[in-house]
Amino acid sequence: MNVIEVKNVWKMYGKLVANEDISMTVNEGEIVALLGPNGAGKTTLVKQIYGELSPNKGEIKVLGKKPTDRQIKKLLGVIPQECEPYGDLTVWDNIYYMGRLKGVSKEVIKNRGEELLKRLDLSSKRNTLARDLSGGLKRRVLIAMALINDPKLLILDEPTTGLDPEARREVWEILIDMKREGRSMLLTTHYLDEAERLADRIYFLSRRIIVEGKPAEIKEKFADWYEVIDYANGKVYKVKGEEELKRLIMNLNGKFEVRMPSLEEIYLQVIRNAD
Ligand SMILES: Nc1ncnc2c1ncn2[C@@H]1O[C@H](COP(=O)(O)OP(=O)(O)OP(=O)(O)O)[C@@H](O)[C@H]1O
Repeated sequence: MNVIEVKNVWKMYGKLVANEDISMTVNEGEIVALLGPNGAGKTTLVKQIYGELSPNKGEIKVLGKKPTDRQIKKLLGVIPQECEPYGDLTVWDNIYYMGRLKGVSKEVIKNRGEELLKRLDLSSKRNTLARDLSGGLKRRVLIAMALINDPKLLILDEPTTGLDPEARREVWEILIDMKREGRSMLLTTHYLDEAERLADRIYFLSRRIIVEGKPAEIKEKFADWYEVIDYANGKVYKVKGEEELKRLIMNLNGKFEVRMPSLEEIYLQVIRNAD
């Protein structure tokens, strides 16, 4: 089943086309990443998916309903871009009030909130004001707030931007855990390693969808060149196709290394060609 279905969506700001004829899906239990340069339209698209904006044309279904359906809000966990917990509230109060806003009963919040504090390693910070937390801890509080209604679907707009490498990895581990529990996720990111680590499928977006697929499929489809580092003379060769590669290697004496393009290099190549 598709938990998100976007069909031929167009979104304009005046004359500027931010989303051009976008069709995409997130299947149950999947993590899908939207990757694109600044201004590619990622935030615009996710805002329409969680009902903060409406498309000019096209249709969006979330868990089978329109994103603006009041019931949907209660079933979603959303972390918008550059969002922070309320600085003047404690960690616990942030989680508690978000639960109340989503219509979760006090009893359930108490139990689930305690569980989330433990799980996200926030128990010792429960009475700390959110403004006194580090960036990584603030992000964990946002995750707890997004999970307080036990959502089937999480929408995360750049969940690790601004975090240090260790905090990023901690967030990844939490998200992988969420997936193991069967939750579906749509995330936007600038980080290729994040998409590769987390996503079952990726959409490259640059106003429109440029490429879609599993990370390994995308690599296989677009990785039509090799880099050969010849350690004997320090030269680096770039060759296209296996035949050319074989020919080059036959002529090398001594140690060499063959490297295929990374997802990042493929992304840059594909996005550049799309402009
Ligand atoms: N409220 C708005 N009014 C007018 N133009 C907007 C508005 N919001 C976004 N835009 C424009 O729409 C385009 C897409 O912006 P959007 O924020 O969706 O891109 P993005 O891929 O999320 O970018 P980033 O990676 O920098 O967050 C950009 O050209 C942006 O300037």
